[in-house]
Amino acid sequence: MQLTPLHIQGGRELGGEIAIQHSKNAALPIIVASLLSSEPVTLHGIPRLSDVYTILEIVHHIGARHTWTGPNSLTLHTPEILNTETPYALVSKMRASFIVLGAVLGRAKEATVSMPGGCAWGPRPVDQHVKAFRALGAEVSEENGNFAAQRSGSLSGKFIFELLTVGGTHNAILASVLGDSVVTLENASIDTDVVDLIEFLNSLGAKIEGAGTNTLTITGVSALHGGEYTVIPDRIEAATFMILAAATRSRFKLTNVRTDHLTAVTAKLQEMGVDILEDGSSMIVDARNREMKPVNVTTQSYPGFPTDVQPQMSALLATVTGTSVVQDPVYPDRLTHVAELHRMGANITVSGYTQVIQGAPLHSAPVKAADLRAGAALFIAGLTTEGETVIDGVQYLNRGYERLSERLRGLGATAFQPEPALAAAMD
Ligand SMILES: CC(=O)N[C@H]1[C@@H](OP(=O)(O)OP(=O)(O)OC[C@H]2O[C@@H](n3ccc(=O)[nH]c3=O)[C@H](O)[C@@H]2O)O[C@H](CO)[C@@H](O)[C@@H]1O
Ligand SMILES: C=C(OP(=O)(O)O)C(=O)O
Repeated sequence: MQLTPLHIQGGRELGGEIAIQHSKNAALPIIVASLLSSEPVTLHGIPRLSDVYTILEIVHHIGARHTWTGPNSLTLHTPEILNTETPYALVSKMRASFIVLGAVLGRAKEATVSMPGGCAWGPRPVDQHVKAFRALGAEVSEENGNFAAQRSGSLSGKFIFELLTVGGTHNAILASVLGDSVVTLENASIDTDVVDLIEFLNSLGAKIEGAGTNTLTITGVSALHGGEYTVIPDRIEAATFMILAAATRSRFKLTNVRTDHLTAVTAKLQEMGVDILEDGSSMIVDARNREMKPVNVTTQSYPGFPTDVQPQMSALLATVTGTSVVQDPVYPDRLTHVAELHRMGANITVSGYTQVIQGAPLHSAPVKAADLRAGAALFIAGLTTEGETVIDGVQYLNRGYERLSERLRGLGATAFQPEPALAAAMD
């Protein structure tokens, strides 16, 4: 969908309070996981994002029917699986849709899904997903850009992930929940989104032990019942607004946060000299009248510094006097923000996955987001400059930030974009 650009004007202190949305990356797998139950499931804390509408289209194709029961609440019901194949036209919109493979394999014993799309900054392999299915007893074939999986009995046995993968862990869990055997996943992800998926599934009667540790034990159950669940707050959105407060040398109060999910970002901002006061579910980020220090940042799997916050942090560091080094070994090509920040006067030199950043004040420029968090880096950079920054590629921002321009205005920013009216268009 082509959308009108976001116009922002900054260069002044912002302030106030912002309620952080619930987690996109936790909500998507939980919506997919609802396919495993034939009974109604009510979910709260579902952000109204284009990714959510995309996943709802996908689960609808598979057989789920949904009703919005509140601004961020919906009921999903999948009495039966109508389609075990998810076509390219749907999957190519979003990478998270690949976990449909595990959920449909789990419920219907067979599934075919196109290779995933999503934020396209470079290769995003799914070899670990496929290896896990095969090791646990499923047959998986790859043909014409599709993966087809089937199982005759329950998945069983042990798989040791070769690296920590959030999506791979999601997929293996979803495929293993229904059955009469035991599956053990080792070197599994301990990401907050994996823990939330497990807590959701267990609330419907699944038997998954070890959430938040690297070893998960899944004892198959014959069916899941219905239920009601609230998705966790979005730690990536919270981190984005913490960084915005720092970049604009402002003081924000963030509500609806899990401060325990933000320790790596909090520690890095404190190292830079930002004051952060937290009480568990809210935090005050105060960067007024502060001389900020440059820092070095390396991304890691949770609980390390998130790759989904790397572009935003790079934008902040581009405004901080001195030399900072940012490295993203998790996604070495996640650098689409760099050329756009150059247009705003940033001094960033790239070598492999390393950015060497010499901080200096930025200026406004027309720029274009090529992916979601690069877009976030650009609105942060734009709000540090006095002139008008016009950001194209707003469809990427709509993937991850609910009612962005309205919420930026709530913090005192000049931000204007004809609202995409997503909710009205998609309900
Ligand atoms: C919708 C969603 O929740 N997306 C998040 C999820 O993506 P996603 O689940 O796709 O990311 P993974 O955790 O799987 O990827 C982590 C690393 O493992 C590698 N890898 C992954 C799978 C595989 O089969 N083989 C392999 O080599 C990847 O290239 C990457 O280097 O976690 C990423 C890492 O925190 C985040 O950036 C994404 O925002
Ligand atoms: C990159 C992201 O999402 P996806 O994995 O769906 O591309 C993200 O949320 O930052």
